[in-house]
Amino acid sequence: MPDFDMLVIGSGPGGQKAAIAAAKLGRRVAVIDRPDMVGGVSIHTGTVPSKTLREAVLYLTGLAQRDLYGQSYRLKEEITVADLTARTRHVVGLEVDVVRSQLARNQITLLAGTGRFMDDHTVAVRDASGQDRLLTADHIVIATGTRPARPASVEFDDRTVMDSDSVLSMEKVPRSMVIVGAGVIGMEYASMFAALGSKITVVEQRAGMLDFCDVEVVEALKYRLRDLAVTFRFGETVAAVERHEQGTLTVLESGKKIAADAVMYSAGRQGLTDELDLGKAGLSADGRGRITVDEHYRTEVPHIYAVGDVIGFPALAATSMEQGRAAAYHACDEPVNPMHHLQPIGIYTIPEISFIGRTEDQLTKDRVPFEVGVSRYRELARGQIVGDAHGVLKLLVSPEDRRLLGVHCFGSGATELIHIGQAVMGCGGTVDYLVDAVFNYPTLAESYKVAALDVTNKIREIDRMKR
Ligand SMILES: Cc1cc2nc3c(=O)[nH]c(=O)nc-3n(C[C@H](O)[C@H](O)[C@H](O)COP(=O)(O)OP(=O)(O)OC[C@H]3O[C@@H](n4cnc5c(N)ncnc54)[C@H](O)[C@@H]3O)c2cc1C
Ligand SMILES: NC(=O)c1ccc[n+]([C@@H]2O[C@H](COP(=O)([O-])OP(=O)(O)OC[C@H]3O[C@@H](n4cnc5c(N)ncnc54)[C@H](O)[C@@H]3O)[C@@H](O)[C@H]2O)c1
Repeated sequence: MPDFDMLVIGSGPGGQKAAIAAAKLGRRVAVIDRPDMVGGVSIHTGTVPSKTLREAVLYLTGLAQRDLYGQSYRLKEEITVADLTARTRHVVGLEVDVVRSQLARNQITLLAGTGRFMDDHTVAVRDASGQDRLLTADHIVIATGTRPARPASVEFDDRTVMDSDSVLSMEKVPRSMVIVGAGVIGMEYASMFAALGSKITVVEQRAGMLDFCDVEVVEALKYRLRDLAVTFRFGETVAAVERHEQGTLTVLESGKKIAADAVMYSAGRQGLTDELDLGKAGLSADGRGRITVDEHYRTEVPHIYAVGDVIGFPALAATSMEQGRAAAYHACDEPVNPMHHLQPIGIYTIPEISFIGRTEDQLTKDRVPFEVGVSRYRELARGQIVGDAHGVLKLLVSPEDRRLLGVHCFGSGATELIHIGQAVMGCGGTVDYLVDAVFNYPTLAESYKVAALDVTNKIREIDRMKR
């Protein structure tokens, strides 16, 4: 008899939910992780600390209140790293406790150490003293996540040349900073440091950024960030980063040089598979350390599953959790629906971005006709009350069957508001539901009704022409 029915390697969102799902079905489950990493990248260096830092930045800088109290409004004049990290440490500590307690009350064994395969049913767990313990299981779930990719040519000192892990333990808020890579991580940190008053330069090798988002929303974000003294260098690649006594010098392939107190790399991530001895289980990873799976999250070895960032796109805490649950149900022969095709995207820039469904560009490319309805926060009572004059909600609606094709939101509460659109779309509702519904007043949610009226007015005008 094997030691466990299921062994999970990695305690991030994917691993946690796989373990709990299997335990709820009465299976004997163990989760392996390093003692200082319980909760995964998500809790220690990714989602949770970065979103907590964002809240601390917004609160202490008073940025979100400046439309109401004036452009010089600040809660605290000199914001130190200690001010910022106090809140992060507090929240991370609480979240680790929640994970530990959830695992314990579901009778899941938490094993401290690093796991690696000995064969396709056996994992060796090496503890801090270097001792190995061999464990066997019917099913194994790999949920080992990723680490920041570090180009070999760049010397990281984690003080002036950092990645998104080491930026969390920086000694002081830099006066100036170069951010390499305008992906989601890069733009979230660019927003936070710009809000703190750092002079930011973003270097991105592609011609633009966040190209999966609505074009108008990305334009609006760029405008807002430029207003906070962010410089964008698109179509530029970093050739070298030099460390000097006075700071850093980033040299671009075009020959430009950028002097700054610090540099942060956010140029992609690498799957954490190199320590797993995958070959011993009959598995392999690609050049970026990712493992290939089928629609049930099964690897090439059918009783070994892989979930979360280690399988690549979309690499979100939100999707990783769902993949973990689905993998465990499949392994335990429990019926499970395939993941819903509608998945929200939330980007915690300042202001935040969120969307569901398709963009205008995608619909145009797919030759799907659509009409647009817009609501601006400055015309909502709640928008005025919270001091957000720039927020906007946009509905993309089919003039043929009046169903929602996409919802795009930019501004306060966007990542929460989007779920109203998700529910309507997921349940196959039409824009008429939003026209007829009564919303609490004054709320930002009312923007759905305003945008729905706007789009139906436009559709009516077109229909009238046809008569
Ligand atoms: C800065 C940043 C911000 C982010 N913000 C968001 C956000 O706002 N929203 C969102 O949805 N997603 C966000 N993400 C992505 C999110 O954090 C990841 O998608 C999520 O953490 C992936 O979960 P996972 O289950 O793959 O495991 P991870 O959270 O990556 O954790 C993997 C765990 O496996 C452990 N492990 C690795 N190898 C071994 C081994 N050999 N033995 C034992 N244990 C091992 C590691 O120690 C780690 O604890 C962000 C990521 C970053 C970096
Ligand atoms: N809110 C969220 O949901 C959230 C937040 C943060 C991170 N994440 C996830 O974390 C993952 C990693 O994010 P990321 O931003 O690090 O990676 P990414 O791959 O999305 O972006 C990296 C960017 O860096 C650019 N780049 C790479 N090398 C460069 C160079 N030498 N010079 C200039 N530009 C260069 C790339 O062109 C790319 O645009 C993503 O999957 C993301 O979805 C999600």
